[in-house]
Amino acid sequence: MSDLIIETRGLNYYFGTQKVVDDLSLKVKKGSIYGFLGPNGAGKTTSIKILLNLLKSPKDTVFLFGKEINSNRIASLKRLGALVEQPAIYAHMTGRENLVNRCMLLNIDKAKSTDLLELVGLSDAANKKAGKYSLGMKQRLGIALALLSDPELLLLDEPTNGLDPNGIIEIRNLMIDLASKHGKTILVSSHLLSEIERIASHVGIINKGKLLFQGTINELHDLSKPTLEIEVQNAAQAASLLTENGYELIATTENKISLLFKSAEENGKINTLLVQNGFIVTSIYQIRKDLEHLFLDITKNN
Ligand SMILES: Nc1ncnc2c1ncn2[C@@H]1O[C@H](COP(=O)(O)OP(=O)(O)OP(=O)(O)O)[C@@H](O)[C@H]1O
Repeated sequence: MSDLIIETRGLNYYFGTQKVVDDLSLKVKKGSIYGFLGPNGAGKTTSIKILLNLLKSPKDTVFLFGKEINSNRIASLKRLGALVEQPAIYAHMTGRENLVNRCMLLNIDKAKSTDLLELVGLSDAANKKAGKYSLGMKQRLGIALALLSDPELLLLDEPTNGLDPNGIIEIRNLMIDLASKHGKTILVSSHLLSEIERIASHVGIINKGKLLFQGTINELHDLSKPTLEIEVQNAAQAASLLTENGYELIATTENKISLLFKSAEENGKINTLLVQNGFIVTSIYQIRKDLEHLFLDITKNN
């Protein structure tokens, strides 16, 4: 049996003539926190709405829990909870009343609302009107509402958007707890790599509707290959010497040479070669492109 909770196969979606989702093949494994990353307008919200069947997908392109979504709509939706755009909260009701109200609609034991207030850290504010909640508290209440039916899968669309640093940390920790302690699978979208990097086990990077990268967070790190930077006087002549000795250079400026990092031993050999040939090496160091730059590169080249 497949361990994929979400799978899309070559999914396309159009608004009028605009192709907003382009040949998208997502694979979200059970128990993962899947960071769905992309700049504004990349197609994240549209994709999430398709997963929720709020927008209809072509037949046999979207599978939730191993089943085609259009022919298993109710059964699939029962197993997932979602927070897309603004949480549907009654401002004139307290946090607890919002949850109790939803319990009654879903025919769930009202006592569940107390557990969820605790889980999302709103116990102390349970009797405060939700309209008076901070943005972060509203998001947490939204997540509590999404969790009422004890779903296996959570779809969260930019849940930290607009939150202050404390609010961001709270939601981040909540997501980590939900996956690690409560066994939930979470797909969370964001336009900020720094957000996703801290919590996700897997990452999908989308731009203009196309999936440009999909893999584990470690596989994403592996993509950012380190380089060796050598600061040396007479860099042009030093570069010629290195090329004559079989080294492939990435770039040379007036006083610096860059090449692909291979090993510390190799660094030593290069240094010795330069020094023995009379070059004055002022600095030699390794640089690894940070993920933020990698993300920008991936989305820019699309
Ligand atoms: N209801 C709609 N009708 C027409 N075009 C739409 C509609 N909703 C979204 N779009 C367009 O589809 C594209 C993808 O939008 P979407 O909201 O899915 O992106 P996103 O990655 O979620 O971005 P953001 O982070 O800004 O929400 C954009 O060009 C947007 O303008």
